[in-house]
Amino acid sequence: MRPAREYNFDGLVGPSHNYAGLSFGNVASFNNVKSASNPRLAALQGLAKMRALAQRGFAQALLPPQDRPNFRLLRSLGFTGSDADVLAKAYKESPVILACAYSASPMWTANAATVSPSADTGDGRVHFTPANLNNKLHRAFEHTQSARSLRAIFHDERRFAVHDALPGTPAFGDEGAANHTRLCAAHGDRGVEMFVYGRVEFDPSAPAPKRFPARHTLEASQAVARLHGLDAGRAVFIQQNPDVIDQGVFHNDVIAVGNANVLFYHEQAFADESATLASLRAAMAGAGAELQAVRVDTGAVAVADAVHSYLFNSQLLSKPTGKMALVIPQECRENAAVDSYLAGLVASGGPVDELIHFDLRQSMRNGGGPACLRLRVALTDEEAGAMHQGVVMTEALYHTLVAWVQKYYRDRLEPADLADPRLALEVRAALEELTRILGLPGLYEL
Ligand SMILES: N=C(N)NCCC[C@H](NC(=O)CCC(=O)O)C(=O)O
Repeated sequence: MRPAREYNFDGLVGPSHNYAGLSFGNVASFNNVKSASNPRLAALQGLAKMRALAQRGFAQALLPPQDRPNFRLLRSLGFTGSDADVLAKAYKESPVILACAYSASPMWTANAATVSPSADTGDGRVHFTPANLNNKLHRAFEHTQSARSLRAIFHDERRFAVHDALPGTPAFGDEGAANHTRLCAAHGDRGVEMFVYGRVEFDPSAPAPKRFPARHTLEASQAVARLHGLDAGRAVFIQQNPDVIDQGVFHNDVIAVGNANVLFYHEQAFADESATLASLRAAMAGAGAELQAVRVDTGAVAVADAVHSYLFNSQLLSKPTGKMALVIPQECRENAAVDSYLAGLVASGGPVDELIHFDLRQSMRNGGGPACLRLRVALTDEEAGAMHQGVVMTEALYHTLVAWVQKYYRDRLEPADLADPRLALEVRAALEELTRILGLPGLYEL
């Protein structure tokens, strides 16, 4: 085994963070449609989380926001003229398309890609497959910039492989790491990669949700495992419980989270709980690890409480003591059942002995908790040294980015503001400066 650390790459919230109600099946996004957002506060909340975790000694980096609005999308849909004309026409004819072009969603980097560390892959490189996110118009174009950003950061092809996204068709619906959990004894060891899917394209008799869409398919997960060269015995494919998708669990990371050998999950998370645990145990035994399952019963926390509090959209972080911290949104403290469950969890003598909570309200209102905001990349020291260093969170970078946010970000955005051509110019200026701050010239196809 080679020692490795897990880096969390948080999405830096962009200057046009807004609530457009675009994600059918995501309860928070739907409930907050068209309310006013505060992009400045959203970015500062995200930066505060990154800084606090970096200060605690956790390996922390960021992924930059994407350029907005997506003029290429608007022009491809027939809106013509100057940029200002395009915005005015789109706003008049189809405000929802304009909102899609302005979507805030790249901030949830758990959906940026699926990542397999070098200990797991056939060629010993770290593999990334950007997620096609093809279930939603507003997310279906993110993968181009996600691939571009990942290639800029992980540019050393001897150590890193950034694939293209899977074909953007329903058979290969891919939502990335939000439906992928790596279990292992230690981050540098060979691991077991657990892929959770919502439906099976080529087996219409397989269970599927009835009310809300299942965004991710088995076929997509299998393709990613092939691309990454994963060993068959150490890639496990698990069907999500369709009933919880229908209750607002649009990604597996809303109902389960894993870290090292611990899987923290709700009893209703999977279509077949005992078969899931059995296959994980068997695969982990092959990788020399033993699964520690922490099951939350419905009696302790109902699915609705898990969805509203985002209990499972937490980060489980390994501490040098051998114990783990659970990084939770403050909504968990405001939900009586979840709060009392968590008090018991920490007192139980189990793997989690600390809670770290953050105010991420601006992200939560769009259905994004602590775990949505980060992409995990386990890296050896050599790999960490080979990636672009300008995105690693430091005190200096934190202060520079806070000043940058204060300079460029508005503190209020309403749906009608998306038609304001000055907003597009402000975003452009902010991103141009960001490429200089991060040392990533040419990051955007501007
Ligand atoms: N669970 C994870 N990993 N990520 C959360 C993603 C939230 C995102 N929300 C949105 O896309 C809402 C955008 C809007 O409505 O304006 C989504 O539903 O895809």
